[in-house]
Amino acid sequence: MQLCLGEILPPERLAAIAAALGRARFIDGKATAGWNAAGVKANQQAEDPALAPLAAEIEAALRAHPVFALAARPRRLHPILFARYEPGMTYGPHVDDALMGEPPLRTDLALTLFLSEPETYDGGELSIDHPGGEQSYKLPAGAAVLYPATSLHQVTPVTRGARLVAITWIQSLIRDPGQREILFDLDTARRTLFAREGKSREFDLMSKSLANLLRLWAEP
Ligand SMILES: O=C(O)CCC(=O)C(=O)O
Ligand SMILES: [Fe+2]
Repeated sequence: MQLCLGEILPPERLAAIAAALGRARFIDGKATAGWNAAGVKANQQAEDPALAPLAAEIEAALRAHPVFALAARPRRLHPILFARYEPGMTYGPHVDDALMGEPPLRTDLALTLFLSEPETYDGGELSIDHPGGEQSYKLPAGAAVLYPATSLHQVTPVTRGARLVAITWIQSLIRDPGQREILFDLDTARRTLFAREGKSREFDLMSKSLANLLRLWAEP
């Protein structure tokens, strides 16, 4: 399941992050690519301790985002990375490492939070393979795309301006994407029913099923 998440951060916080990134030191992005991806990775990555509070703020905003919580069921988040793509930069087709860091985080899901408005740069689409073809994303600043880290994906070359993004990976409580989708649908339906009719016998039965499926499937 690929999902767009709107308004992770309000405009004034995006402006603060953009300003901090304007002052930050960036290094060659190949430093953090696995060997299979390093050959196609041509971007820059921020390496600046001054960004730590902003990374923490983004992580907190993600965790507080209701759709993110239901769709990802996060157990652990990889520390937020900030990347910059200037003209000529790109990240060719690759798959992300399955395990990252120490202790290893299993990358079930990947997330790109767009930090630049789409009209300020050309190119720089995040293009994700799925069984029906390819899906491309270039979202407004403050919006994010959440996608299975199991997919091949790429960032097309930037030809004008600068594309700034925050990136993270998620180890989910629910390893299996099909099970995660069932829980997402059931939880969404249950909440919609509650909003429409309040607490009912049907709502209680759906809540019971959701809780029992979590007991069966979750890896806490
Ligand atoms: O810049 C992006 O949107 C995604 C980057 C990416 O695929 C990665 O860092 O592994
Ligand atoms: Fe990637």
